[in-house]
Amino acid sequence: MASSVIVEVPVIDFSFLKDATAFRDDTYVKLREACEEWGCFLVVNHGIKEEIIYEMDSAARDIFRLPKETKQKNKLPRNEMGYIASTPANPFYESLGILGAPDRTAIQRFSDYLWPHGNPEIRDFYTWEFDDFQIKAIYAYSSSVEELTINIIRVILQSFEVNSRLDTSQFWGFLRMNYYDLPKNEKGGMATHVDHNCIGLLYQDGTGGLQVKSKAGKWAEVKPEMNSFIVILGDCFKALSNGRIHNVTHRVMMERCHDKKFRVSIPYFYDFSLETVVDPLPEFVDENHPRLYKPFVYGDYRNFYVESKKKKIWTKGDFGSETCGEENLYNFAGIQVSTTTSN
Ligand SMILES: O=C(O)CCC(=O)C(=O)O
Ligand SMILES: [Fe+2]
Repeated sequence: MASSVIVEVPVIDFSFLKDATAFRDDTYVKLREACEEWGCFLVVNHGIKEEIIYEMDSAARDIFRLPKETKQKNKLPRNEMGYIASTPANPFYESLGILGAPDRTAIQRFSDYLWPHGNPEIRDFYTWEFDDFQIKAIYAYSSSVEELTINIIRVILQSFEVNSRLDTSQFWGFLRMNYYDLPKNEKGGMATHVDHNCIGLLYQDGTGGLQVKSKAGKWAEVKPEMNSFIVILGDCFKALSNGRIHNVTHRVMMERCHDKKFRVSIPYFYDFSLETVVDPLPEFVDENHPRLYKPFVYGDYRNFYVESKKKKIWTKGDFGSETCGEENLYNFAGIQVSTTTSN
């Protein structure tokens, strides 16, 4: 395994989203290189207010403090999208998800499962139409990160001089909350994997532990920077870009060596609807760049991914072992490009 923490993840300043004069000549080049060589980058000056992030973070902590029986009510039809309880292989990890966020109905449904009789403890403080602080925080956060994600996709495509637009009506937001609760002297995390979706915008608290692998095979720690997000590009963006955009391998490795106990991370995934056909955008395919993937139905790929993951045997604490790697997309939809010349 490659040794870790010797390289820095690229940082992209997005202040030009609010102020066009802040656009730098090298922004597109830096962004394109980050997508091609890393499949991830840190987003700074993104314009999302600190309070929105802070309130989402504390809402997630409140929710994870609920009893397990309550959290289990967060059931979702899609595999792995509702409550994920800790397991013998990963005993200090739990996760909850809201498919469809920031859609209010989806968030309200999540709230109704968790608090079928409302949440009287905090209800009186707010007069907004949702009666819970947590729900208000989730709505504010997920609508802000959705807007930012759409902008980031647009700018990534511009950086590749691609004029095609992605049809955002094909997308679903999926807000996931990850919670790592480590007893003293224990190790915790998430095993090495690649995300199967298009793009994830991830907030992590100040604890640290997320690592990403560069295309050159070097692991880098994503240091928690105040007020930054990390963009993680997944298999579907790789397919859309005909292999140009890298699908970054990442993992979480934590050790509790001091009093800080919990780690919260909140990725917002921009996920295709299950029936969407994923096909490279036309600008990415030409004589010099032959098609690398067959068109595929996203839901079929998702099932393939989840099944491949189930087949991997993962032992406790081994966060370096891979659950779903870069080869997965190729195994499912890859076209063998002949390197031999025939006459
Ligand atoms: O907790 C983290 O920082 C990583 C989360 C992640 O990779 C995921 O949810 O897919
Ligand atoms: Fe991930």
